[in-house]
Amino acid sequence: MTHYDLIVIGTGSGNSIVDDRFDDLSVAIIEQGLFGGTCLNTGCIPTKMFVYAAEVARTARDSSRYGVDAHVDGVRWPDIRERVFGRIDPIESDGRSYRSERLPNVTVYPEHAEFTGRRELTTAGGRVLTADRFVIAAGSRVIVPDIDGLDAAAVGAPGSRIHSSDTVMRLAELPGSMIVLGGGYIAAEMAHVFSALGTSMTVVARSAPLLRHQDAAIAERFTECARESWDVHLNAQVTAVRTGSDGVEVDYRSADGAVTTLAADTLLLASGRRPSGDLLRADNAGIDMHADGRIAVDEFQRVLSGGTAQDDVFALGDVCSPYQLKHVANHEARVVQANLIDPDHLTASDHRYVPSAVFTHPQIASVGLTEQEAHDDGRSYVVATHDYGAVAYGWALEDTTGFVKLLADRDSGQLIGAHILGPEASMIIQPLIQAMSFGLDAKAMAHGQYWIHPALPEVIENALLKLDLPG
Ligand SMILES: Cc1cc2nc3c(=O)[nH]c(=O)nc-3n(C[C@H](O)[C@H](O)[C@H](O)COP(=O)(O)OP(=O)(O)OC[C@H]3O[C@@H](n4cnc5c(N)ncnc54)[C@H](O)[C@@H]3O)c2cc1C
Ligand SMILES: NC(=O)c1ccc[n+]([C@@H]2O[C@H](COP(=O)([O-])OP(=O)(O)OC[C@H]3O[C@@H](n4cnc5c(N)ncnc54)[C@H](O)[C@@H]3O)[C@@H](O)[C@H]2O)c1
Repeated sequence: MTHYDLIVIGTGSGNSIVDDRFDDLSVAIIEQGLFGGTCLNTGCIPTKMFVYAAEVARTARDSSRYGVDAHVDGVRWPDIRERVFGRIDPIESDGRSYRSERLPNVTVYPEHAEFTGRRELTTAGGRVLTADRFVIAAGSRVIVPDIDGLDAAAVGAPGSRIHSSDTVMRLAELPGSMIVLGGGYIAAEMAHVFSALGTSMTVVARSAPLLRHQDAAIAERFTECARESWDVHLNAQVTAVRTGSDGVEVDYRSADGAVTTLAADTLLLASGRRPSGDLLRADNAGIDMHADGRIAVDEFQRVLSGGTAQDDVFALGDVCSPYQLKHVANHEARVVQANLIDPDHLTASDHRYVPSAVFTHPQIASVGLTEQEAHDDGRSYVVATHDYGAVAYGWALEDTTGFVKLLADRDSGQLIGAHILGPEASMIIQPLIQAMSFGLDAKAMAHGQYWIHPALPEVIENALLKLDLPG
């Protein structure tokens, strides 16, 4: 048995905890997979590097409406792939060697670990580790849905026709055709990437519309746009998957009971991610779990045991958070770090205004309540929308689908929700996040500053001005 002052499980956001302020502590870092976790290796960063290449191809294909007749001569998938992983893979290996070789107080265990007692871990190699304090940053993993013919072991295996986001970006060749199963973030982003690069795209989703957790107006507009580029099948219950040497077949049942069969070269599973506290056997440590598999924590990121916060075990990121987002995991990691350093003055996580963006086409960004949520909460609110096509920069873009939708509290004038579909949505939403976070009301935001003319944020200025607020 080896004892440490601190054990960190997981090197995604968990990797940022230990800095020189921990030099006096003996630390173990345990990582069963790639160093740097999901965001760096299989998530945010590679996907967005692929999205950028997709945008370039799409812009070239769409250029004639600006009077520029460009065309895509070819897409060099291996070069696109190497651009991405040629940058990422060295960061993974440098991070691993820095932690493993250059920090005398840190020991890296490159293996799976499980709790085998309240404050005891056992690694896959049989080493028993104990510690004064633990940080659980074990993330989440791909859900393989329970479908007839779908073998979880075959997903992402060499030569397999069936992939998840863990492996699809490393395919040897660009598939000629692809079926994406799911209607959420990963489905929307990956369908955009592959279709823009030339793959014939079919999307099969269990519900309707696509991105149904967005504000309904955004989800419906996005679904209309998606139908123009992809073969979209909604309210489709996938019942069977078959693979052969030349491709994959998917059967789905519609609401009326009719069964349809789709065929493609490749199937991408994008039906959600499950927190990994179960495989860590958090139950053996007496840690409370939510019904959806998340580890239960308080506002200071301390895990709960029998409903009581534990001072010596913290959790952060996908393993416990209601938001599977990297900026949230990073925020929670900073909170955990502060609470490890100064346990007498605990810092709380701030989950008031968590924004998100879907890097699909058109791009989507949102923060705060959807109109359905505001309605269901019984809020008294005003709502306004403004089209990209109604501001000068929208004319420059020839945009016909983009819009901004804002919700504000009728009495206080504070913004309570912001939803954007259109080019650069993830960038132009930032002043709205700032206004909400710092309590700037909608009228003051609209009138109390210059808005650069004729820049795209004028679409936000106009939506703010349309909010029917008193005063
Ligand atoms: C395709 C994709 C695209 C995404 N794009 C975005 C985006 O654009 N923006 C955004 O905000 N978020 C995005 N996300 C979500 C984001 O990647 C995650 O929310 C974030 O990476 C979670 O960080 P984490 O530190 O909680 O977990 P992770 O980064 O997953 O780290 C957990 C680590 O723990 C290790 N581990 C788990 N269990 C054990 C164990 N028992 N023993 C040892 N090691 C263990 C794992 O191997 C892993 O490396 C994306 C996710 C995916 C899949
Ligand atoms: N840009 C970003 O911030 C970004 C990008 C990618 C992923 N992520 C994060 O990663 C998480 C996982 O992404 P995701 O797209 O896998 O999950 P998701 O929760 O966004 O979407 C899952 C989709 O799969 C469908 N589904 C679930 N089970 C199904 C089944 N058996 N058959 C058919 N459809 C089924 C759901 O209805 C839903 O449409 C996201 O929730 C998000 O938090 C974020």
